[in-house]
Amino acid sequence: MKLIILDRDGVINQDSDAYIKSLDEWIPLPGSIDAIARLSKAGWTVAVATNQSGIGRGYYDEATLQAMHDRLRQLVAEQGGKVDLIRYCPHAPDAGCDCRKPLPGLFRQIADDLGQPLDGVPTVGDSLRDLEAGCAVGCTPYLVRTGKGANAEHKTLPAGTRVFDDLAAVVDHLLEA
Ligand SMILES: O=P(O)(O)OC[C@@H](O)[C@H]1O[C@@H](OP(=O)(O)O)[C@@H](O)[C@@H](O)[C@@H]1O
Ligand SMILES: [Mg+2]
Ligand SMILES: [Zn+2]
Repeated sequence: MKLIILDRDGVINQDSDAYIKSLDEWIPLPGSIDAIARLSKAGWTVAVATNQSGIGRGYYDEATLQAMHDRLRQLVAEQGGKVDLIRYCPHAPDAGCDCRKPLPGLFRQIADDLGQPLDGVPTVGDSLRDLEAGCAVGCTPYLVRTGKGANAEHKTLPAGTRVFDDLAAVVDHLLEA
């Protein structure tokens, strides 16, 4: 199975330090929807692993989050692709859960859901914690410069991290191989 695991905010859609609190604030980044559709049409299984502490903090609710994910799925479907799986951590940092990145709980959920080990599976994030979570379960890390990625690029990244301008550039790379 060709599988990829994507971070959401700052990779698929614009991010904000004030959180993405409504459907109106959920704005796809240029080229991201097309990139997901291109992967999907090339036979890749596309999963999303996202921290959504704004729920635990009371900034928005699960129904609002679902509306954002319905919009994502709709836009990708309009391009002939599919988002196969979305797993999110709704917890606030002090909840002590095992699914808030950089912990790998979301990735383990995806592996269990798909019955697929994650060794070598590419994961794309804009924050160090995204990459740390994926690397903890054997993923191959890709950092994008969108969202918080331009800042993260100057941190100490997991060994082997490849850096690209955006998701579209990562997908160009993966599909040329
Ligand atoms: O990048 P992903 O994982 O898809 O989602 C990140 C968001 O849930 C939010 O995560 C928050 O981090 P804290 O949860 O407050 O540490 C902040 O970084 C916000 O700016 C950001 O919108
Ligand atoms: Mg992010
Ligand atoms: Zn959690």
